[in-house]
Amino acid sequence: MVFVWNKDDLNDEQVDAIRHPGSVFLSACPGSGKTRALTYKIALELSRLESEKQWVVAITYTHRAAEEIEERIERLGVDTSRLWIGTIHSFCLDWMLRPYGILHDQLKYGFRVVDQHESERRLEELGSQMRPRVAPAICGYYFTTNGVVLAAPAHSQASVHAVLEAFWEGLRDERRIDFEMILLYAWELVRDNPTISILLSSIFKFILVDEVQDTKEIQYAIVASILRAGAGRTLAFLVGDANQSIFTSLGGYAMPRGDFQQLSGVAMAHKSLSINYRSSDRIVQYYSNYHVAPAVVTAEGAFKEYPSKISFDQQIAHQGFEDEIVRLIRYNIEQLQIPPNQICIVGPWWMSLAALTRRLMAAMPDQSFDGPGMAPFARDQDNFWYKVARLALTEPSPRLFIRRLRWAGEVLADLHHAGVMLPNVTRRDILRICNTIQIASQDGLEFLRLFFEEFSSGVGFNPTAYVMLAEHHETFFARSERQIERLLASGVQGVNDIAMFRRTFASRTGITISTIHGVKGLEFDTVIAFALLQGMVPHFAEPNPEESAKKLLYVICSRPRKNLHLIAETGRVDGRGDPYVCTTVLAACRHAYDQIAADAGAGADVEPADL
Ligand SMILES: Nc1ncnc2c1ncn2[C@@H]1O[C@H](COP(=O)(O)OP(=O)(O)OP(=O)(O)O)[C@@H](O)[C@H]1O
Repeated sequence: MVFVWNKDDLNDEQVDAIRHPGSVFLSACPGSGKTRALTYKIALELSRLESEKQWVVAITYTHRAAEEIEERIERLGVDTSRLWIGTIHSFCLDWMLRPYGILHDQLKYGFRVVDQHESERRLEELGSQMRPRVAPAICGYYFTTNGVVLAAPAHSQASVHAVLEAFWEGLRDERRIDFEMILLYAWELVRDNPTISILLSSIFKFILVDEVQDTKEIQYAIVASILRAGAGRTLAFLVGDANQSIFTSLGGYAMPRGDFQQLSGVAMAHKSLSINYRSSDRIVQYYSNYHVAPAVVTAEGAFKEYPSKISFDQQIAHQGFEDEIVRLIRYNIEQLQIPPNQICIVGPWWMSLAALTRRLMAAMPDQSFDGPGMAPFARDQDNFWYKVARLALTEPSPRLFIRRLRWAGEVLADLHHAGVMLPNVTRRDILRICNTIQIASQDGLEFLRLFFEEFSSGVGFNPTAYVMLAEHHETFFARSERQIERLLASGVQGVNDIAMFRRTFASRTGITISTIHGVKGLEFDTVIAFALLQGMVPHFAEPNPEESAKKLLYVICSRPRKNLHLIAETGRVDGRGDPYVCTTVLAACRHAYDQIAADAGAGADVEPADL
């Protein structure tokens, strides 16, 4: 039965985009319901599948987005058994490297994927042998269909290249691949074996790509290869916003529609979503200052008329600027009645955010904070035991059922890839086993250790007998112990407690602290952004600083529904001792900012920052 939605679920623009019978290139402004449009499109196409052999494939930027979209579709009452949804890396592994790896010289004897931490460890080791030392932070790279691109500044390209050559060789010798190699080998497989794309196009009815503005050239090429082979049999639905393309340093960019048509041989209708349901008109007007690609945005949501406060402070000194953040938080909670879990603090660098989180926790003991690095265990999305930990640390409940079932599926798939033969075990069996395990320990790591033992014996495998499982076990606990030590050293209370472990998976309860890249796709009532300084926003290594700064500001400023506070603190100095100044495009933006009275939310004392 073809999926039908309630009349009020979608607006005319959304209906027009998803009803279009062919391929669609959908440009969507922030808060315009692109996730909703994508979700309904997937539901519609799943309900239209005519054969058991056909699939709808949806590629998302994060695992989290995949989970959310799948859950929404299930809630719409549509069967998702013919839906494959996940990241491009998972897509390449599931549909190319695992089934066809035998056709590739580097993969044919088997391979294992190393996670980001393992890559960093190897790069650290190799870089420290160089003179001068090469830090892993400058060893970023990605492949294109024409070769490799290094993120390093020009003067260190040669030494970074030398480190990377040794890194790749080490991986090849051990038959391991990192995330970028997944994409490269997937591309090489489809380039050298046209039958792969032909086969995939015969079973994929639709390929949908979310956040297409962050797609890399090699990823476009992989998707286009399947579409081209299908010659119209496989249709595409690409959704994105060129103004929010903030992963350019990793190679992401919004390919123009015409170029993608040419690459894939598929005619794409251009559609757009211009109604913003999220923010007040004031907020929409403000962030429109930072367009880089033309876009029409109109506020039409519940908060359209909200009298937003938009402030900008470029006087406050870096020493003690946390006082100002505390004051703004209090002002929002006490005077504007904003719930704490609807406040987000955004800054450019992960490292400084972890320190800020700890300071704010000390300054506002009455509030809770969800900041980066606060989980007391290793959150390696690709670690097998992390996946089991998700099941161990969440309760069976109807609300979480679909999500936990998906996690159980991932655990089962990993067991299969590790070589554990479990022909009769289903996802539900995995859940049942997890749900019956009772561990009394209140110590988080001990709880997990015991849980993993019971889990292995419940499922019926010996984890030490499989290299991948044994390695993942070791890294999971080694990294978790380091993480706990770090948190304890910085004075965070209750780190070992199982409750702290469980909190990591509970829904958002406190004030969020995030990087700019981490808030992509999220929405809050109030956003407070700091360190809006040239060299940080945009990053000093950006080749196109003005455009990059605009896109970062566009993403930050389009997150709030109601209020926005921007801070460009003075007195921060860069590595050479030169002072940072306010981000140029922000300083140049003429706007009648609100003054937040000095006595509003009068702050508690906070020690000066050591950021
Ligand atoms: N047709 C609609 N009518 C009313 N509300 C809608 C409609 N479509 C979406 N929304 C609401 O608008 C808000 C933004 O939707 P969504 O998160 O899908 O936006 P988005 O386009 O993905 O945003 P961004 O690109 O900024 O991340 C959500 O709260 C969603 O429920």
